[in-house]
Amino acid sequence: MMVSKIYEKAPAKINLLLDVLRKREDGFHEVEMIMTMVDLADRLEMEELPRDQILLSSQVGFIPLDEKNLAFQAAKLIKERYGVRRGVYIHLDKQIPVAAGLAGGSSDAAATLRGLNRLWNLELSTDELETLGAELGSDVPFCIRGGTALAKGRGEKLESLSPPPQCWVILAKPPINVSTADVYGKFRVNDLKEHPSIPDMLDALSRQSFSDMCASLGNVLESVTLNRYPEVKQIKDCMLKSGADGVLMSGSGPTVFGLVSKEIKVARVYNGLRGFCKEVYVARMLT
Ligand SMILES: C[C@](O)(CO)[C@H](O)COP(=O)(O)OP(=O)(O)OC[C@H]1O[C@@H](n2ccc(N)nc2=O)[C@H](O)[C@@H]1O
Ligand SMILES: Nc1ncnc2c1ncn2[C@@H]1O[C@H](COP(=O)(O)OP(=O)(O)OP(=O)(O)O)[C@@H](O)[C@H]1O
Repeated sequence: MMVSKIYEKAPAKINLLLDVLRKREDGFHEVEMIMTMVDLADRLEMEELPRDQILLSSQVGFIPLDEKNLAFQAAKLIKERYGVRRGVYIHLDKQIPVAAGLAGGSSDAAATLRGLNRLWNLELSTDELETLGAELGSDVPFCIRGGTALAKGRGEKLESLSPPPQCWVILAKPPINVSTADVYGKFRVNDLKEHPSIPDMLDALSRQSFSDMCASLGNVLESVTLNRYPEVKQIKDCMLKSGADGVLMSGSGPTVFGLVSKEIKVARVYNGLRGFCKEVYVARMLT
């Protein structure tokens, strides 16, 4: 039977660890990251159109719905690469905050590739989808694979890991716009005093140790974003003060996430953010 309408979830990612090794000749940075997903997710609905066209809609009015949207770019790329002469209508139910450091656009692109692979019976493997996704952005391959992974290269070389210990994730996004290219552009690897330890984080994850996972969190891009935007540092301090067990900025920011093992502490951290930050979300690790 021909399926004409499908649904895909596009979860947000957080970086439990983000280290930069060096700047590369192609302008990108060689990174080592440990990424995982949380259950805050966009929802995509994809429906076959009778004409050869890509149409996008969303319930939020402040994101582009044309070629600038990563979901549109993903649909165009897979159509062109595999010679698909069919159309699709994509509705994007946006729940992940935009330009937040949570890979919202990348996850939408990944969900579009996964969804159109099914809708158009292309039978592409996850590896093939990841390779295609890398053309759209460094975070897209991880968003295709999902779960928890060690990412190297510019973020596209992935090794799957076992999931982190289950916990609550409180996400707080200050009302500022941070450009990823800008943050990497201002980053100076030689100014770093220390690098976060990938082996320590891998060890914490393999032992399912929540406290060691919190102790091993680290993101070298904080050196740029926290200096430039003191409100991001304030949010970190505020979460720590109100009892979060571990706190870190995700990606290039500005979203800060706090990890909490006991539900009873969630309300305290959430309430502690009042007056500091309006946009706060409570999520769980996707395990
Ligand atoms: C900050 C992270 O989100 C952490 O997961 C990623 O490293 C960035 O992933 P992304 O937003 O998918 O990044 P891309 O869309 O590929 O690149 C945006 C810009 O960020 C810079 N960039 C990105 C990735 C990387 N490894 N080195 C870089 O220098 C480049 O200037 C690039 O032009
Ligand atoms: N599907 C999409 N959803 C949200 N924003 C999008 C989308 N496609 C393109 N954009 C544009 O991309 C910019 C970055 O949005 P996005 O939410 O992907 O950033 P991000 O979470 O910081 O990503 P990353 O963590 O990968 O750096 C926004 O300014 C927006 O205009």
